[in-house]
Amino acid sequence: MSLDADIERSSRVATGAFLFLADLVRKIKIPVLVDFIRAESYGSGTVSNGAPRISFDLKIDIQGKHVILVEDIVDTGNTLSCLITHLKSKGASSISVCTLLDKPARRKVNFELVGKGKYYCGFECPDYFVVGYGFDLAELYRNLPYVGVLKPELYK
Ligand SMILES: O=P(O)(O)OC[C@H]1O[C@H](OP(=O)(O)OP(=O)(O)O)[C@H](O)[C@@H]1O
Ligand code: HPA
Repeated sequence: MSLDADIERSSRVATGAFLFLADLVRKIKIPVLVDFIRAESYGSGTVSNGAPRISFDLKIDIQGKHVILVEDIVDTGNTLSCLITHLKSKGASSISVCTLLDKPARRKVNFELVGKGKYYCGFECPDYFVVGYGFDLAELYRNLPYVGVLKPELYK
């Protein structure tokens, strides 16, 4: 696939985690494959519908591979649980998770790592809806160069 096509493909899956991944992957000094998957459940609101839909899938075969799933935030846990189940069904040897933020106060669904997978978390996030640095509300605010708390009056 050409570079142009890869960039076009990436822009179609430009979710919150994409910005985090861009920073993260440049720190990895061993050979690594990068692919994209998209699950959506927030639509245009601040509440998950509880049933993430995989709207864009991997192109790389991950059978027998060690996978690190890079997320921007783990909130209810619905998305992560759905993605881990999906990646496990594709035969990954291990599945680790690396998330920028974790909002444990809102957890509804637990998830299990696969094989010797580990859980890496940048920061624990208080129970606020955050925007910026890739985080959106109805696709807005992703471009802010910081993570900010959305004023409740803007969405209540
Ligand atoms: O733990 P959960 O409650 O499932 O929430 C976490 C998910 O919510 C956001 O995705 P969203 O559905 O908003 O799509 P996006 O990645 O395009 O922003 C975020 O990127 C996580 O994937
Ligand atoms: O706080 C959040 N902000 C943006 N997207 C999200 N998806 C889950 N939680 C959040």
